[in-house]
Amino acid sequence: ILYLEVKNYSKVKQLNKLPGPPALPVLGNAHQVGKTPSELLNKLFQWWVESDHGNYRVLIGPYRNMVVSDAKDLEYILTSKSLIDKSDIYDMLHPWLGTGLLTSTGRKWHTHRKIISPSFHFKILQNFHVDMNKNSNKFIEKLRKVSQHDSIFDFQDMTHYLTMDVICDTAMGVHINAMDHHDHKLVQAFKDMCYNINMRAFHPLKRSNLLYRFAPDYPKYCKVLKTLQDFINEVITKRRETLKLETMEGEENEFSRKKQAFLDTLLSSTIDGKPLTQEEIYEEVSTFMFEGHDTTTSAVAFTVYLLAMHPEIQRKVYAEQKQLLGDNFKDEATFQQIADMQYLDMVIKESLRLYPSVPIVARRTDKEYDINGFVVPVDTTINLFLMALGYNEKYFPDPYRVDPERWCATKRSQNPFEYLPFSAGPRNCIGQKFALLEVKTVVSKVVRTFEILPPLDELASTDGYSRHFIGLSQAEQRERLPNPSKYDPILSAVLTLKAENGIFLRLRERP
Ligand code: HEM
Repeated sequence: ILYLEVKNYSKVKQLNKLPGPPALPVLGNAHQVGKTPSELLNKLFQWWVESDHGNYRVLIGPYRNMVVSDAKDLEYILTSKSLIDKSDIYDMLHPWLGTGLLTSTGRKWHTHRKIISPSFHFKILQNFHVDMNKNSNKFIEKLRKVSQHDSIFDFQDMTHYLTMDVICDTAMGVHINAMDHHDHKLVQAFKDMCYNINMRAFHPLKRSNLLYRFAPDYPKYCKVLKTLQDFINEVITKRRETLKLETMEGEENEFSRKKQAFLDTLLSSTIDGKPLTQEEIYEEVSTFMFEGHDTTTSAVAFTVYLLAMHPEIQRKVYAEQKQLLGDNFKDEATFQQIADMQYLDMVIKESLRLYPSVPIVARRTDKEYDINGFVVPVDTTINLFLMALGYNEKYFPDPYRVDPERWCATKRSQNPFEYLPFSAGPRNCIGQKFALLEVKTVVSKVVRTFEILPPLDELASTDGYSRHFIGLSQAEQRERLPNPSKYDPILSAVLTLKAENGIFLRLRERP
């Protein structure tokens, strides 16, 4: 025991060479991280400010953490071929997602990444685009209803049902119709599971799968987990049977599709000549269901929020739509037209700079690493603070100014590791093209149909600045935003960035 204590002491001593908040014995900084995901995010930014916008260390009980926000160090970590193990925080996802692409490592991750990559070939994306368009049209109908009489409503909540429908259609080839049935058991189970994981992530006891068994909410969690597992397993089994029937008899039923869903790619894939097992397919489908809807909800909702707050930017997005679609303004935009929406691209980039759907990702050191001269001990969690990049004056001058033009190709020649909403290197986001296609398809349709307004007229920006001054000291935040509104989205984050209190807007139908 003494040996272990001494070993641990030397690792902590090494990490303590970094700046970081003063830590208590045993607890470390666990008592300072806050009780909600928004408090946690604020704390991470506060420590970042106190560390002079550089890397720092945090000790959470026995867990040693390094928080990295320096672009050079991020480049080292993300391009490393060996530093690819996910941190223990992802273990919480194991009962639900098993070891799918997001959570696996080593040979399994390698082989699966290879067989899954072709699922995002542009021909397949074109097929997925049909589902995206269909669901966007329905979304517009839903928005028409809730926005009547200038009503203020939670756009983020509405978006969640849309992205769930898109991911079920494309990943499994099954339409659950979440937009009509908010109380569908799968919809509720999804929401409950995402909430559960966010809340557990920074609870020192509930974070461990073993100790969580003794928590009062464990039975409810098991029920939710079973709902998700049963549903997805049933879809896989039925789809497998249908595929067999189709090949034998050319028959079709409700589970058969002319279009290829992600699940179909998996069913027809082999590794070393053998098909994937039911469990492997379950893990990958579940991973896509999770990664593919919570992230896009955040991206769509924050982009539309930016347009509501910045009418001048919205006007330019609208003008581009008019110019590209001309006489077919009310129709669905084609795959090519979506690709041509360059100003909208810049707006989405700016939105992901300020509101990245995945604000932080984490790795675990399997051995000692020398990262640009700083030695990181084995078994340390490295938190890659992607969101901090967007607020760093060194990388983005005047960072609180919302300015899509900063993404203009002629103005910009930047180190790619200064902007990482989709991460980078071998473990970057495999769904990036899918995500951007979906966000553009939805936002384009919303902006063509409605004028997007803030919940109260006076909240619209007149000076081009954001209302989020996260990354400044508390005093500076109060000075920059002396009159906060109850409608200002409270940013919260563990796995994905959300507005804890919703994103409230109004929509007015365009003539
Ligand atoms: C705006 C939307 C999205 C953003 C900002 C985003 C961002 C990210 C980031 C930062 C990672 C790295 C995570 C890590 O290292 O822990 C990641 C990984 C991943 N993403 Fe996305 N994502 C988005 C949408 C999607 C979609 C739509 C899908 C699937 C359809 C998807 C599937 C995945 C998968 C499977 C991984 C794990 C890849 C691996 O480890 O090999 N993502 N994403």
